[in-house]
Amino acid sequence: MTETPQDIREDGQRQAAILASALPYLRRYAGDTIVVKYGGHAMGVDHLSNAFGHDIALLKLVGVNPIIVHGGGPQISAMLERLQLRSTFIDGLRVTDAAMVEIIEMVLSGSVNKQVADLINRAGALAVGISGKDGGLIRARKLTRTVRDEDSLIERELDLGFVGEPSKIDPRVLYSLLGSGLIPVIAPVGVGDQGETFNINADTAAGAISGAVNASRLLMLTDVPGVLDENGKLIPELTAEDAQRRIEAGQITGGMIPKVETCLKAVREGAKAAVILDGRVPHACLLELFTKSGSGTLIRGT
Ligand SMILES: Nc1ncnc2c1ncn2[C@@H]1O[C@H](COP(=O)(O)OP(=O)(O)O)[C@@H](O)[C@H]1O
Ligand SMILES: CC(=O)N[C@@H](CCC(=O)OP(=O)(O)O)C(=O)O
Repeated sequence: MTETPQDIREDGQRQAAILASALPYLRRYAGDTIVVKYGGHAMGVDHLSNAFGHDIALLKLVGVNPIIVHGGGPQISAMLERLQLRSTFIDGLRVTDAAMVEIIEMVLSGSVNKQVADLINRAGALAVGISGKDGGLIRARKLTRTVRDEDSLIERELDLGFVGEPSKIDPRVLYSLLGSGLIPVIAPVGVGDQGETFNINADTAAGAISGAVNASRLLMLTDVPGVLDENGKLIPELTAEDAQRRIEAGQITGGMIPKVETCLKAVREGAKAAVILDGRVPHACLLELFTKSGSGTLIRGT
């Protein structure tokens, strides 16, 4: 069916009404810093990754300062498989030996980092890809994990190799890029006191960065609508006490535990709020920030 001039006029009026209704939200976030964690799973889906690039470019155009921290778990796994290296996970963290950390750095700060920057650049903004090593952004230390044997109750330490956690964030390089109108795109790799390279979980890196820059929002894009209750219903807002209770009750499990804990830590360390939201929904970032139907689970600072 061909469009009539009236169809075109009505369509234009609808679009203008949508733009006008976003005004209070645009005003609310103008000048704010928003950290977005963009996971490796979402990158493989073309229409979602293009929509993501457009959302970030649009945020920048309307005066928000987006900072992107990306993952790349599936991309790392694919490369390790091609090289016939097997990786194992403990509590969602990839046990990383010396040979692997070199490859992981190549994948994260090489191909994945440039792909994410390119998505945004193609949408008309200017993104610059860096890793946590650049400008001394992420100083890291070895992460340790202890497990308690169920029978003997004896605790033992697990060696995750070159898996790190941020010990210090120096955000100067971010301010410098933001000050020049650029969008930082960060690969979650950090440097240790002895110059070692550490593989850092991307959620953890995003949480630490959002705290250090006092982000007004940390948006954690994932593959579920947010934190779900025992009936699979979305929990719109979660407090620290509630989160703790649900973790202890085994209602929040697996990869959602470190995600929720990262959000709680981020708001303790300076982020104003964190949201866990569904990255499978096209334009998830715009929906969250600029519409009434803000989705996902909100975790507020006190
Ligand atoms: N209460 C919960 N609400 C939502 N997801 C949960 C919950 N408990 C466990 N999960 C699991 O956590 C997963 C998200 O964590 P993860 O797989 O690490 O995400 P990502 O790869 O996006 O970082 C969900 O796909 C789901 O399987
Ligand atoms: C220590 C650790 O597990 N690091 C992650 C880093 C990438 C990541 O976190 O990617 P996603 O966000 O796509 O899962 C890894 O090696 O897979």
